[in-house]
Amino acid sequence: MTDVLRELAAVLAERKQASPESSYVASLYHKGLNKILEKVGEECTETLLAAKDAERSGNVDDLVYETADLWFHTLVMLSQLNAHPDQVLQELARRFNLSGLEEKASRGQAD
Ligand SMILES: N=c1c2ncn([C@@H]3O[C@H](COP(=O)(O)OP(=O)(O)OP(=O)(O)O)[C@@H](O)[C@H]3O)c2ncn1[C@@H]1O[C@H](COP(=O)(O)O)[C@@H](O)[C@H]1O
Repeated sequence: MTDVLRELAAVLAERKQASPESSYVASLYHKGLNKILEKVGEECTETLLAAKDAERSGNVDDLVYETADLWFHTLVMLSQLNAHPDQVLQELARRFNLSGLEEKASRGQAD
């Protein structure tokens, strides 16, 4: 599964050399971080709406599609800032066996 993320990250890095006319990703880099963040925000909203639809209908097809759009645009965001999805995966791995409630308590946070 993570091979897909790594292969996509490699394509996204290559697109830094591509022209905006030839590549959607290059066009996002060209427009800059604010445009990329705008797309992440849009895809986030579309994912939330798809989740509510899935709750009503029991069909998760649109939710899967929108989540892929959201993940994709967050990968473009990471790439623009020279961060790699491996760093995110490592952070998730670091949290294995660490309860979310314990982690929150360790930061002194209460609900
Ligand atoms: N995984 C994706 C991917 N997912 C979604 N998208 C694009 O993200 C956009 C989603 O935006 P919207 O749904 O808002 O659609 P839109 O209205 O056309 O978008 P805007 O005009 O508002 O920007 C669409 O243009 C999709 O085609 C993607 N574009 C590219 N990839 C991957 O990135 C690689 C490089 O892409 P290019 O740089 O275009 O070659 C591709 O080979 C794919 O592997």
